[in-house]
Amino acid sequence: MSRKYPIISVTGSSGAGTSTVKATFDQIFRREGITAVAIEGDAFHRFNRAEMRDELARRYAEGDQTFSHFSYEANELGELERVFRDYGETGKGRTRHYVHDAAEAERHGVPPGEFTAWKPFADGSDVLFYEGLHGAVVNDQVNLPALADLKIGVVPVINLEWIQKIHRDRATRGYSTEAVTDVILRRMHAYVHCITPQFTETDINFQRVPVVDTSNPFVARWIPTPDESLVVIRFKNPRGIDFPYLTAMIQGSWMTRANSIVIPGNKQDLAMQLILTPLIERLVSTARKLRA
Ligand SMILES: Nc1ncnc2c1ncn2[C@@H]1O[C@H](COP(=O)(O)OP(=O)(O)OP(=O)(O)O)[C@@H](O)[C@H]1O
Ligand SMILES: O=C(CO)[C@H](O)[C@H](O)COP(=O)(O)O
Repeated sequence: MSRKYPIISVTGSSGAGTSTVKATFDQIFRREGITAVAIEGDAFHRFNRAEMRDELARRYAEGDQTFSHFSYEANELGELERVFRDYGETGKGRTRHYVHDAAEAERHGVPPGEFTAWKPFADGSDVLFYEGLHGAVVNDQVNLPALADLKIGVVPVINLEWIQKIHRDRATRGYSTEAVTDVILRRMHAYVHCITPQFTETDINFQRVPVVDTSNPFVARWIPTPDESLVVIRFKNPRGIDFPYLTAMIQGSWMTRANSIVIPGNKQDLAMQLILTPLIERLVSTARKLRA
């Protein structure tokens, strides 16, 4: 937790939509004149693609069928914690990119499945923005939520998450449905043990729920659209959240619990802007005063 150099952490499983949500944050940062440095969770994978394949084979041969990119040990979470801590104390830090596909390879000049070199953050930022798989991990080695000032969970219900992952990995990463299905199965153990516990640590969760039939996500021909879904928004601590204002501004929304509202799927961007802008604005203006 840092007041001088705040950190925003957006956590979601693979395909949950954290990259999509980043666009909403970028819009808020631009409109509010906030300079952010961004890190992607995949930059903190421990292995490149070839090394990961070897590590998986090695562990399989030893009878470990639970290892995957979701596992703590497949990621440099100690390094991520160090970056969070350094940034919180000094406004400095470093990151790199894990290159997934040909388009990213072209942009970064590194082949798919490899990392770029580490690079320091640009000086003079207001906020560090993390988006990835492990932004709210608490285990016996790291405590990331303790270092982040605003923690967001992006968690579609699981059928929808799978549909989003299958479609994205097929469309932009060149995988077959069968290959993605294998990955989903292989990651299930760590999904339960490493991914889901984070969503009790997050301050606000956005859970997209389709209102069309997704009973067999492996044959869905398209991703349910925003008009075909609702979003449940849950606040860990609802104190200070102006629910009457939110339900008045977001047409078609209603409260389902004392700390939860439901909105039409096509209002997610608006809801995020209404909810997050004052929180971000407060973090940044306090930080700027402390740094002055
Ligand atoms: N609210 C939404 N409505 C419709 N489609 C969405 C929504 N959010 C995400 N998607 C779609 O789901 C797919 C996965 O989204 P995205 O790439 O943002 O996931 P991610 O969490 O960043 O995944 P990864 O961490 O594996 O990169 C994309 O095809 C995206 O367009
Ligand atoms: O999105 C992911 C995790 O967030 C990817 O599955 C992970 O980064 C491995 O990528 P690849 O299968 O392209 O080597």
